[in-house]
Amino acid sequence: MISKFTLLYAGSGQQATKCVMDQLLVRQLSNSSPRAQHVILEHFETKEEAREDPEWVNAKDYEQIPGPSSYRMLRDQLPGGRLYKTNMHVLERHYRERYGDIFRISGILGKPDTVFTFNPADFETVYRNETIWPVRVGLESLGHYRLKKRPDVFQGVAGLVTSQGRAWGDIRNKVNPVMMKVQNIRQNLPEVDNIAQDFLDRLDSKLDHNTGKLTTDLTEEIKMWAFESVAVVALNTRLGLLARDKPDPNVLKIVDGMNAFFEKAYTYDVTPSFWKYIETPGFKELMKAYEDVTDATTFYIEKAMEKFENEQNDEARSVLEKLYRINKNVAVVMAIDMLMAGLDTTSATVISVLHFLGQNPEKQEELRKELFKLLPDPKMPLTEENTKNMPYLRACIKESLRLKPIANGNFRLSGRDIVLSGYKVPKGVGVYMATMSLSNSDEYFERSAEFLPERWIKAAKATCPVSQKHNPFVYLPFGFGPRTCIGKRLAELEMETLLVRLIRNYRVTWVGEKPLEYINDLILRPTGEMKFKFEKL
Ligand code: HEM
Repeated sequence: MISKFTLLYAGSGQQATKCVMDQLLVRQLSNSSPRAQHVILEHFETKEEAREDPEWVNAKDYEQIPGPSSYRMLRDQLPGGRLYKTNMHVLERHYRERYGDIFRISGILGKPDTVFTFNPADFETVYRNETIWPVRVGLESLGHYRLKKRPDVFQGVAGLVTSQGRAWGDIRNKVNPVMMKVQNIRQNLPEVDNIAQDFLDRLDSKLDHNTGKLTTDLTEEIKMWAFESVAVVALNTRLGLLARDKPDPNVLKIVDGMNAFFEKAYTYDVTPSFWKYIETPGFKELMKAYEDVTDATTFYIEKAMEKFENEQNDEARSVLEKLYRINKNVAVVMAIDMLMAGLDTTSATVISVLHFLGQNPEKQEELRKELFKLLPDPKMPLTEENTKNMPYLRACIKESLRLKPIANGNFRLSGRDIVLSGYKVPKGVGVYMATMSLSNSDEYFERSAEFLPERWIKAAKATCPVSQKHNPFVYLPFGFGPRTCIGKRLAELEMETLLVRLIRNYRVTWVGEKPLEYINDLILRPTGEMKFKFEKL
């Protein structure tokens, strides 16, 4: 076993590291009786009685769930293996073809066993059995950075994404009333709309009007829009990024840091890794990416705090200000998380929607009809009233998130002993619910490869070419339950506003011979050349 593993690292030039890794691996594998290794119970405070009901008693044993051995999995995923540096979607597909719709990957190197399921009935079982503090293990490297490397900044608060158990519940309880209340978020519509209009002015100035092609990089431009928009809500500050000729160096630092983070965090938080035992150069680069993002975001946060401390408003306006009055440490970490989470998620989705509309001109015309009714004069402001009724726009965003969600699936530790696809799955085992494979399958969505926004519109029943019924657990782009995306309302507000302005004012065409390419690491996001043509109406 040692020699085979050693072979995987041959030529890596990291002999000392390799020996330590070999020893660790051997220790892990020789210790790995499934019962001893597979669960993580430290995040759960409650203990349930052992189940003795017929469903549990008659279920097949956990150990009977098929799947690769720890050794095979490592051999597949470490350098030289067939799944080395692939993404989660390829990995899922590979093992699904080999083992079927439920399989188990053994937990090693401090990770829990993970049961992969492609059965929506299982998704429902997992979510319905969450405790009040659902556990989505992930981004442990971020928690490590915040708690171990920078306690001076984070003061023991690791943030929503990476905290678990009571610590997560404490933050979420403080943040929910601020972020999940529709009114709190929608009150930002006038500013978010101003930003969308500024984006359009900028687009206009960067377009070659003869060819309709943008003279700058659309991805970068959209990221500036996303950052400006999220900052106005998170910090109540206009950063002026869209008025600059050259991007703000701090934002570039965040964008670069986020790119490095997506790439490296996939390696260190998703695939098997030794970082808990030894910090490799790659892991140090990940820590550096966190450091850059933290430095650059705290620069804005400190400025914003200074401003509202000087202004002493009677009523707190921004999310940061509202949270600051509740708890300063939570405010800081949440503002950083919003700036981090609000950049690539919304920009990836907006580009995907534009791509689908650019490939489907008749759908774009249908949307434009709706937008002309809403804004007969393109200069009219967007208001609470005129944005209430935009079913086709909302359906376009939903359909795009069905085809290209930002996450391949969702993850939980099972909150109780549960039965999945006929197998016992003990409390504390990781469960990965592979939603994207299902939302892109004809089994769950008729004509699944087509962009058909009508499938989401009740009123289109008579004319809709496909059934509008679907299993709600197959399509969950923002997750589910108490741990659902906290930025959903903000993301929707931003994306809808920009798309109203863009499609009301421009005809967008995808002129690439091939469809848009995607990179799939920690999230799924567009990459490569943005071959759009924008014609002003
Ligand atoms: C198109 C845009 C977005 C999509 C599709 C999306 C999707 C998701 C998903 C799938 C989750 C996991 C939910 C679960 O486990 O049930 C999540 C969590 C999260 N999202 Fe988003 N997101 C988006 C935008 C945003 C934005 C703009 C923000 C920040 C303002 C944000 C902040 C977060 C945070 C902090 C979490 C962790 C919540 C927790 O663990 O309590 N997201 N998001």
